[in-house]
Amino acid sequence: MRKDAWKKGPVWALGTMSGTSLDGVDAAMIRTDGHQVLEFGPSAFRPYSAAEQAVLRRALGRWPGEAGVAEAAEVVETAHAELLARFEGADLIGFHGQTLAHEPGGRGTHQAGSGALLAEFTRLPVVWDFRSSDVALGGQGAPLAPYYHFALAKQMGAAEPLAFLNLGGVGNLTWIDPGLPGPESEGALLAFDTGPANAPINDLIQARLGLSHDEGGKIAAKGRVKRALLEAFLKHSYFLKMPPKSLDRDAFTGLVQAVKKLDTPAAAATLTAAAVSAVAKGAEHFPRPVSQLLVCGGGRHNPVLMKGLARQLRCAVQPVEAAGFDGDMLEAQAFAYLAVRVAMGLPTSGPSTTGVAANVGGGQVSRPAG
Ligand SMILES: Nc1ncnc2c1ncn2[C@@H]1O[C@H](COP(=O)(O)OP(=O)(O)OP(=O)(O)O)[C@@H](O)[C@H]1O
Ligand SMILES: CC(=O)N[C@H]1[C@@H]2OC[C@@H](O2)[C@@H](O)[C@@H]1O[C@H](C)C(=O)O
Repeated sequence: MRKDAWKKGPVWALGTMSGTSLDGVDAAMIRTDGHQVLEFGPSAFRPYSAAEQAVLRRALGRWPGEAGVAEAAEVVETAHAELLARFEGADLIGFHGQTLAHEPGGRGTHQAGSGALLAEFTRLPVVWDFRSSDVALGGQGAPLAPYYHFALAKQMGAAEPLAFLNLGGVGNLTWIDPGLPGPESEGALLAFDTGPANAPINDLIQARLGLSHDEGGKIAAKGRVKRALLEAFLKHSYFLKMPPKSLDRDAFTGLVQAVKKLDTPAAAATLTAAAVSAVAKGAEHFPRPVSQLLVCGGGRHNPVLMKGLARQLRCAVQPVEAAGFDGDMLEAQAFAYLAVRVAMGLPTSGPSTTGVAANVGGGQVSRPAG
């Protein structure tokens, strides 16, 4: 970065996200002063090959130093290096890495990939390891996109409460009161993970059919939801916890085991209905009703998920494109935004988004040597 560039004005930040669905890496640029988003820049996606995805899958649930983790980190670093090389004009990078394990009340949170290495490769400052300090201070370390959601709500000129939903491998909701001055204001935000979203659907479709996902929800649309399994799923203790709360990718093993008895359409339909019902359960925690739910993440391309949400929630359910945003790149943009906030010493999470004791600016900054 031009030294202290952000102090003289807005900078171009390049953010990346390698999400829990394991489909690949998103990267997107935004121009921001750490408060407002002034411009949206270019974006790109770099899929993981089947072999790379298998390396990542094998390392899920593992911690630094354990078998397969170094190989997974190398896959993550190589994919990011390839993708980042396609961009120019960035002042700094926000690198999320790949979450392999997440246990905030226990062993912590683990994102594979070294920001220090990517700083050398790109010759740019890299902000990374966004979640550890939040967890060390008693927070969930997730979700972290809510401060960015707040900035987007402000940009929309929203006056009434609204919510953002990300349907990635895992789902997460952010409730926002845009009438308040900043994301740190008391009562401005409430955020939490809703439950499993695409991850168990992808895992099922991959195991049964060797495909990456249920394109357009076509398989789920052919199946009947197994009500008894759905009801058992909704009795999970996670739904009784008060937010903020977060999840590991594979937290709902009971449901995944239970659908194994079903044929593929019924299993897909039941997992899809579970993702929808988990969001509806989550919405019960909203401090006040919302007029609209804006959906980002790959799940918004699945009409079975979207129609299910529209049926169960008492508000307009639309993809974030309805508000002029890019739902495939919103999380990558969020890590660009958060990187600038870290560089400026501003908080990236707080008691209402991760349950951390006080506002905290997560993330470390690695600068290229020399
Ligand atoms: N056309 C489509 N039809 C059905 N599902 C889709 C479609 N496009 C994307 N998806 C689903 O969305 C997933 C990708 O979503 P996304 O990239 O938002 O997840 P992620 O960022 O990896 O996860 P997370 O947000 O949990 O970290 C795919 O793996 C697939 O399950
Ligand atoms: C530990 C971790 O990586 N969590 C992810 C995951 O994917 C969705 C959901 O669970 C969310 O909590 C988070 O990612 C988004 C980008 C976030 O931090 O806001």
